[in-house]
Amino acid sequence: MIISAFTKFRTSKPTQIPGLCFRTFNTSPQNNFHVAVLGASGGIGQPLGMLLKVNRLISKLTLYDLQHTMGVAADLSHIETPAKVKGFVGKDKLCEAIECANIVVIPAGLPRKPGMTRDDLFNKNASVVRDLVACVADTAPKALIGIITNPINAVIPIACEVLKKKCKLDPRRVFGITTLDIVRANTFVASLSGVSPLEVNVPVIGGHSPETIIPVFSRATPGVKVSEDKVKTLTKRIKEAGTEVVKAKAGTGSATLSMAYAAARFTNSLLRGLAGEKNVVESSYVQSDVVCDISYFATPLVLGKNGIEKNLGVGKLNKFEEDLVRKALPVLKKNIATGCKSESRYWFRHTFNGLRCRKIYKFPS
Ligand SMILES: NC(=O)c1ccc[n+]([C@@H]2O[C@H](COP(=O)([O-])OP(=O)(O)OC[C@H]3O[C@@H](n4cnc5c(N)ncnc54)[C@H](O)[C@@H]3O)[C@@H](O)[C@H]2O)c1
Ligand SMILES: O=C(O)C[C@H](O)C(=O)O
Repeated sequence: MIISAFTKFRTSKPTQIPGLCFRTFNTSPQNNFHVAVLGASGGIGQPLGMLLKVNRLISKLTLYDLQHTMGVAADLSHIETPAKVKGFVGKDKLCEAIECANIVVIPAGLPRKPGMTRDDLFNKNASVVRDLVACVADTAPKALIGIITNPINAVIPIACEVLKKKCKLDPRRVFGITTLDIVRANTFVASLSGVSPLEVNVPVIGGHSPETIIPVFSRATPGVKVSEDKVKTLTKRIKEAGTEVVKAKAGTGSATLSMAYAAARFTNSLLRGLAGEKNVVESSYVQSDVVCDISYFATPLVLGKNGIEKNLGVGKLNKFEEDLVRKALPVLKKNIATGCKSESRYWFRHTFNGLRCRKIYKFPS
């Protein structure tokens, strides 16, 4: 299945994902980039590791997890591509795995089960992202950080707050990976309109939850000719596509394979930007001021040597899309506040606990 997908990339649209090539398809030059995957033994981590191993822009691939990473690394290391693979298991190996990485991709954390929302994952996953990003700040402060862990809308603000407190925040370098929403939008529109999915591009903006995922069909290329009703049905399906997979997997997890594909596509775009390629555009949920009164939003971005080179903004929307944005904003604001507040509370508790070790001054009575 994977071979035929790659063959398609190569034959139909060779420039779309130039880094993704098997040995015999090798046309792109080797580059010496180091990518670290944190949460590499999981449902997303393993197929993502494989897709990165066959990426010719990567010379070093480090895989970190709390469990099973050595086996995953040994397995991947037998693939006949140049990237050198190394596994790291356990918290004391985290910094070593990240050291000098150009890109850190984070799929670590719990996935949903049927009946849960992404927000229900916040309590478990917030601390995972906080601890991993804190280590990135200390060991690879110039790395581009791509976060997959849910809930994306709230954990990206946590990541930025952690970096800010360590005086290492460069908002051009922190990304919430929302590519799967675009991949789904392209696939669903293509199957409806009969156009090849390789040719379709539907911008998706906002965030990553049913209320905040906003497909922008009015700017899809090639021009999408579907009725207003169909646009409504498609929009609903894209917003709820994650739940569609969670239900189908019946308690065994959420999207892993399509997500690994989406993260590999996103990482490849980051790599192409780092390699100096011009006009690399990919959407992501980032710290942003393109929408009034909201500090994080997903929009198309031009990527370059330092991450975001230019935020292309929301662009022109039709009435239906404007309404979707209007409805998304309060939800997004709440999610962002949850992330920022939790980080401040954590920081305060941490500092306060430190202070408690010292003698507390009491006013003389
Ligand atoms: N952004 C998106 O579009 C998108 C899509 C799909 C899934 N997700 C999210 O991705 C996350 C991972 O999903 P999955 O299906 O791979 O889950 P999984 O349970 O299969 O894998 C998670 C992995 O993370 C590891 N892990 C947990 N805590 C860790 C820590 N502190 N340090 C290092 N590794 C740690 C686990 O050991 C496990 O191997 C979930 O939060 C899920 O909701 C996001
Ligand atoms: O839906 C989920 O929980 C995983 C992911 O966010 C998705 O969109 O598939």
